Amino acid sequence: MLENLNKELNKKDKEIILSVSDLVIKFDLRGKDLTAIRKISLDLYKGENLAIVGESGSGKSVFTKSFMGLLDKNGWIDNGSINFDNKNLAKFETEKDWLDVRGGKIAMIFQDPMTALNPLKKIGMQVQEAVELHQKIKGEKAKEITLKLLEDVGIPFPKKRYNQYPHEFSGGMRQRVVIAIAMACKPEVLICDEPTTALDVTIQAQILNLIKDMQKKYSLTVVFITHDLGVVANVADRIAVMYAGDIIEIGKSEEIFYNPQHPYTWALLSSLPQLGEKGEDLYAIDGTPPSLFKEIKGDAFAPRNPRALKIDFIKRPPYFEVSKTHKARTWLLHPDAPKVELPSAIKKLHEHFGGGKSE
Ligand SMILES: Nc1ncnc2c1ncn2[C@@H]1O[C@H](COP(=O)(O)OP(=O)(O)OP(=O)(O)O)[C@@H](O)[C@H]1O
Repeated sequence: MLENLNKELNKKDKEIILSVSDLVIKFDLRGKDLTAIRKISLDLYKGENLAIVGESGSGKSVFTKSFMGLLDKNGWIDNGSINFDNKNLAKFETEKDWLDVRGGKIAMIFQDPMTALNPLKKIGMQVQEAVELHQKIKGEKAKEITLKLLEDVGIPFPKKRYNQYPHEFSGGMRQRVVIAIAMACKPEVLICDEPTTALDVTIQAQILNLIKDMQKKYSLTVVFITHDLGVVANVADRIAVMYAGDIIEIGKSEEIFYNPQHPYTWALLSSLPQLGEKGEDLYAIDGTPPSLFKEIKGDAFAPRNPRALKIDFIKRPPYFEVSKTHKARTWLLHPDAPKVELPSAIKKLHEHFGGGKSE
């Protein structure tokens, strides 16, 4: 499955659709600066599905909200650029600057579909308003497109559903409506922030499939945010692992699953419930992430890493290249680093998923 996805990705021309360089985002919290994003650089490829994975508070939402000018009022871009459509989004200042991009070229869906829906308005009208606004079409033609969109996102009996209100829809169906609204804007990039976290497992799988279908059908670029690596195994072409406001490892899905390099990625993978033996307690990562109010020295994960080296507490590791498509910020990849034994769960992972070493 993953192999096929990656072959497909290799075939594609790797055109960069959005490029982030040295991005730093800060918040003012009662007069003190909190650094939520610590100098991230990332290229997003056209048509790919990039998953951003990390614990709560690692900066996944803040990072991607900055692509749409949706940072809270006490937050700002302190350094760096976000290049998209020949513009530097980091320099946008007014709401007018964002008109074209937000909801148009870049759209976002969230965990709770109700945040995007008006409980007092019929579903059909909510989708149709987006069609009218972004496609500049009115009346019957807009309604036709709306009904087709509802059908496309898997809502049965669209004519009947058009006249219903959000409370008449299940959680999964509401998320489908939100996806229809996003697609009505014909976005180039769709950011999905934990879109399936509030749904039960079977519905989760259906929504993941729907996002995959939309990605193919509309040549969408998808950024999929989740705290659960298990969710992305079958949807993501690439995975970026975030910790304390930084991407500490990035690679193709199979590289992250079969040849992970950063001890934090090991820890995340080790806590996958799929790997637990019957009756065994689920692995939990000891300790807590560092305070973002202070400057972080060295590898931010070092205090929680039983395999940390001395240098991990002193100097921030650079990225070391594992392959052309895979890099990780860990001193363990330095040629002089001692060889450490992989955690047992990671060895089991190889057995479980049957993967081999990546290039
Ligand atoms: N308005 C704000 N003011 C102060 N700090 C903020 C604000 N918004 C976010 N932060 C901080 O920025 C950091 C990153 O938050 P973010 O929501 O991006 O994390 P996340 O990885 O998406 O986690 P979650 O899954 O819980 O949303 C956190 O420490 C958070 O407390």
